[in-house]
Amino acid sequence: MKLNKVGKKFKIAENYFWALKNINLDINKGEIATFLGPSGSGKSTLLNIIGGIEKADEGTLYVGDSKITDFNDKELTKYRRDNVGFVFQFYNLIPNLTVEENVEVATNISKNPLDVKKVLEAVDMLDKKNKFPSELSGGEQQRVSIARAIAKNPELLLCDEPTGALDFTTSKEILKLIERINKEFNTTVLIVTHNAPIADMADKVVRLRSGEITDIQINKNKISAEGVEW
Ligand SMILES: Nc1ncnc2c1ncn2[C@@H]1O[C@H](COP(=O)(O)OP(=O)(O)OP(=O)(O)O)[C@@H](O)[C@H]1O
Repeated sequence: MKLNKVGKKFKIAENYFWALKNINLDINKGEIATFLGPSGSGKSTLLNIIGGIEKADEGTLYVGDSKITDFNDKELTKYRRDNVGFVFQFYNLIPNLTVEENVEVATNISKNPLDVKKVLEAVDMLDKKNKFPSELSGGEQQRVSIARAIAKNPELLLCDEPTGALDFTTSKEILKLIERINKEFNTTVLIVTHNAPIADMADKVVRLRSGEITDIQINKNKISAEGVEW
């Protein structure tokens, strides 16, 4: 993935405000990258542009050979559906569907899905496949949301504060799961987090401030999720 001079502005009253400015970034297939920075620095906006949820106002974004910044709405929808798995802080599961059905919703619309039961097994939720989200703990709900995201067999797994609502032990479980998916499927994983130690398990650490990248650190000696401590 390659971003070149990406910018994004929002209109506030009569003025424009640049939430992202001159973003230049390369992330290789199969890498884990984390995005750190204070609240409002543009982390989620950047993730949303990469995931095709929002459109850049300047610059180019390539994912593989596809120039995402040239896509129209229909092409963006297809890109999101086929290429991107999203994991959010608050899970966003559909409350009146079971665990299994929540994952099936994703596989039904994707072109190259994985087997739902295998994915539920991978996140250790197969025995709870008939439960509803309200019957699950936060960590379990997050495992289902990760199952839903990876069941599409996406090229990119985008995680916005995936452990933001979880305690330390459960967070670690989720990080280990994300790491395993990254290794097993060679999925490129981008993680937005306030939790700086998570950066230790990443290949690249991108720091943002006021909409600009201030630093890109390459971790030659990244540690496993098991070793992440806070
Ligand atoms: N739809 C929008 N309309 C107007 N301004 C927006 C919109 N989305 C984001 N912004 C603004 O853009 C800036 C970057 O927001 P963003 O959510 O990307 O930051 P962040 O680093 O993810 O913050 P946080 O850590 O609090 O989630 C903020 O000043 C925010 O208020």
